[in-house]
Amino acid sequence: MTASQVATEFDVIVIGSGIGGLVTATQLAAKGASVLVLERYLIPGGSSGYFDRSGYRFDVGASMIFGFGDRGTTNLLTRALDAVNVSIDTIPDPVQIHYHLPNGLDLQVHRDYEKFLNELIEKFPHEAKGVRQFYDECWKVFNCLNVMDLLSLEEPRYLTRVFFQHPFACLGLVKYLPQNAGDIARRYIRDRQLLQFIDMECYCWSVVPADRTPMINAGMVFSDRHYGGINYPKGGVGQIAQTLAEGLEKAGSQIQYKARVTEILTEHGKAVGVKLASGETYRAKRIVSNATRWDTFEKLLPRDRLPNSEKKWQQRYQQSPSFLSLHLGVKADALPLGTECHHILLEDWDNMESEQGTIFVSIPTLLDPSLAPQGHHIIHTFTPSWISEWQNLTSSEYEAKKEQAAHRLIDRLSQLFPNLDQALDFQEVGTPRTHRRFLGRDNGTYGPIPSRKLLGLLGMPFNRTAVPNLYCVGDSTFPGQGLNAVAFSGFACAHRVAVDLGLS
Ligand SMILES: NC(=O)c1ccc[n+]([C@@H]2O[C@H](COP(=O)([O-])OP(=O)(O)OC[C@H]3O[C@@H](n4cnc5c(N)ncnc54)[C@H](O)[C@@H]3O)[C@@H](O)[C@H]2O)c1
Ligand SMILES: CC(C)=CCC/C(C)=C/C=C/C(C)=C/C=C/C(C)=C/C=C/C=C(C)/C=C/C=C(C)/C=C/C=C(\C)CCC=C(C)C
Repeated sequence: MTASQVATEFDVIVIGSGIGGLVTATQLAAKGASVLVLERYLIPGGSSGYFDRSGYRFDVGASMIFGFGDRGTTNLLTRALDAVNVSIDTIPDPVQIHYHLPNGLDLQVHRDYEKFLNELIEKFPHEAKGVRQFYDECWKVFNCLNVMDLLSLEEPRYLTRVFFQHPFACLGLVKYLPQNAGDIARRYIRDRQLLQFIDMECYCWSVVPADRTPMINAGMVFSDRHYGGINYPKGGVGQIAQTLAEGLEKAGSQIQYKARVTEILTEHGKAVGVKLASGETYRAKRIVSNATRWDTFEKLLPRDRLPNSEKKWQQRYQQSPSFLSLHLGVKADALPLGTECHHILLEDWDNMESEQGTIFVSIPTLLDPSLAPQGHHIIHTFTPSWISEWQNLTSSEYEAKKEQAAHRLIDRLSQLFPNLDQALDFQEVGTPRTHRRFLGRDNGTYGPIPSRKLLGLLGMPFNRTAVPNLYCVGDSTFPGQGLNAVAFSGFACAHRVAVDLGLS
């Protein structure tokens, strides 16, 4: 769709087509709103996009997908697709993560809960009771969430309805909202190495240790992996956004690519439209930003008018590091027999949170071989890295630094894949600068993390903002990072906007 074919007044404009933006847009389109999604890049998806190189289809970021189950209410990706009458085939992953941790701590998180607990208890027999108590308490959170409709907590009539339908589940959630997983773990567990393992169980998706990871989010992650399971979309993660975008158009709304919003237009302090890099402007009754809160309030609105609520949020939350990503195409014999899809590798506990400390590995071709040429696999490996490491370099220094970093990663990975360096067929390195450039995320950040220990999720803002008619969606809104989490933020945002527009 070209700009000239687009009507210029909409019910809702969504800036950005990450999963948060697309879920908001499709939910609103399904309720009859006219929605325009504006995406700066060539395809939808943001962090859950893809790129093709030399016969390989690489996922940009997200690869371990929660929320694709077929029962309960927490399967928000399945539900988002359903709402616009589209669906995706998925491939179940029998193991969520194979951990390779210091002091030879090697274990797998099986899809089967008891199998996982037994493997963990075998390593820490003296903590058998505590292990079970901690993970069982995570199920309590999940079971509360998984019975109720998940919509906007900023909508009093919904809260009243859900409270009368599920009073005990609501009270359970109210109890857990201000808590962090580390406090609950320490209530049951004493062993230092086991607590370090639980820190890693949190760090590998929340990018902070357990005492700064909200218990609600830990409950979702540590239970859904055994309930709905981890399921990989056939054809790659990019299929989720592509299919949602198709559903959006089928429902009568529109998405425009290469459409970078440079300004949110306001009149009398209210958001009324957007201006694109091309100079075009569009108006709408409501504007939703899927850009991060830092980008929304410091780049798309005048930085010197940062609302007080955003200043406070910026004190409570800071930017997490970005990632250094190494996308490899390898000959199939690089992988020992029985290799699992996702791995975490760390050699020294002191380095868990360090620059390029923990290594994440994803090999999606073990689940969907169609993503690589026959006889080959994809190894996508990434490790946290700050943008400051990659600035103020000449282009030859930058290229050399990327080459060295790739070499170091391959060297460390040879602990898992001894023949890796002889099996390489393709290699591409992405740095925090790459993430900033292609995803439009300030400093390439993975998302917000608490700048100090906070009360669980209580400090995380919902979708409405201090600017009337402007909403935020995505990982800098409640409940934070994760595709299923941003899908929730999309459901909640669309619900609040629909009520404000008189649509539901
Ligand atoms: N499961 C995993 O393995 C994994 C890995 C990495 C990331 N993730 C998750 O992916 C989630 C990201 O989802 P999200 O929806 O919050 O955001 P996103 O960053 O994925 O999407 C934002 C979109 O907005 C677009 N955009 C930004 N500024 C724009 C502008 N000015 N004009 C037009 N378009 C603009 C970007 O191009 C992008 O497509 C994160 O929560 C993260 O946790 C998951
Ligand atoms: C009424 C009354 C009284 C009350 C009320 C209360 C209530 C109702 C409440 C409610 C609440 C809610 C709804 C909540 C919700 C929540 C949610 C949904 C959450 C979610 C979450 C999710 C998550 C967090 C997820 C995540 C994930 C992730 C991040 C992932 C990642 C991954 C990666 C990075 C990868 C890794 C690895 C390798 C490769 C190895």
